Amino acid sequence: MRKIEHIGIAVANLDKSNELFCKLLGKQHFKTEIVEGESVETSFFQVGDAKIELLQATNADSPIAKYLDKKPEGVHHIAFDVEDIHAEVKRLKGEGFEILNETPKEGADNKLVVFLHPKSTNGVLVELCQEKV
Ligand SMILES: CC[C@@H](C(=O)O)C(=O)SCCNC(=O)CCNC(=O)[C@H](O)C(C)(C)COP(=O)(O)OP(=O)(O)OC[C@H]1O[C@@H](n2cnc3c(N)ncnc32)[C@H](O)[C@@H]1OP(=O)(O)O
Ligand SMILES: [Co+2]
Repeated sequence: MRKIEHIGIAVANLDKSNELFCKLLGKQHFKTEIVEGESVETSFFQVGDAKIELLQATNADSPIAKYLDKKPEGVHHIAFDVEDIHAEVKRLKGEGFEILNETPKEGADNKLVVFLHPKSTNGVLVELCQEKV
């Protein structure tokens, strides 16, 4: 894993959280994007080499809606940038981590993504991201 690509934050109201993070970070978000496959609308802020990804559910089946049914708004996942997502999945599987989707799926911001179950990673939902070529 090469660096933290982004920190995902589950929010109830993207507009309000955009305003809040704009004030906090002293800059505007650089993009918003709906990812249909995950039923989320995202907003990205660049912070140095990494990003903050705000996530609002677009429907009740979204993982973000389910998360916010049980927990307050806050850090939802940490995403790591990887060079070869297939090799990394194989390595992590061999190390005993529980892979939630072995076939990478379409993420936001031109990425392929794979998730690891938080039960196997000290309670932290981990996302692997590979830039699409
Ligand atoms: C925008 C696209 C992409 C990107 O490009 O960046 C994204 O970031 S999409 C982000 C949203 N998508 C996902 O989160 C996909 C992966 N997540 C899942 O598959 C599920 O959410 C889950 C992690 C498997 C949990 O689903 P489920 O088992 O149905 O939920 P439960 O509520 O029953 O939880 C079981 C267990 O896990 C704990 N949990 C759930 N979510 C998290 C979390 N984000 N961080 C830490 N722990 C989490 C939950 O508390 C339960 O624990 P116990 O209560 O102790 O059993
Ligand atoms: Co993410």
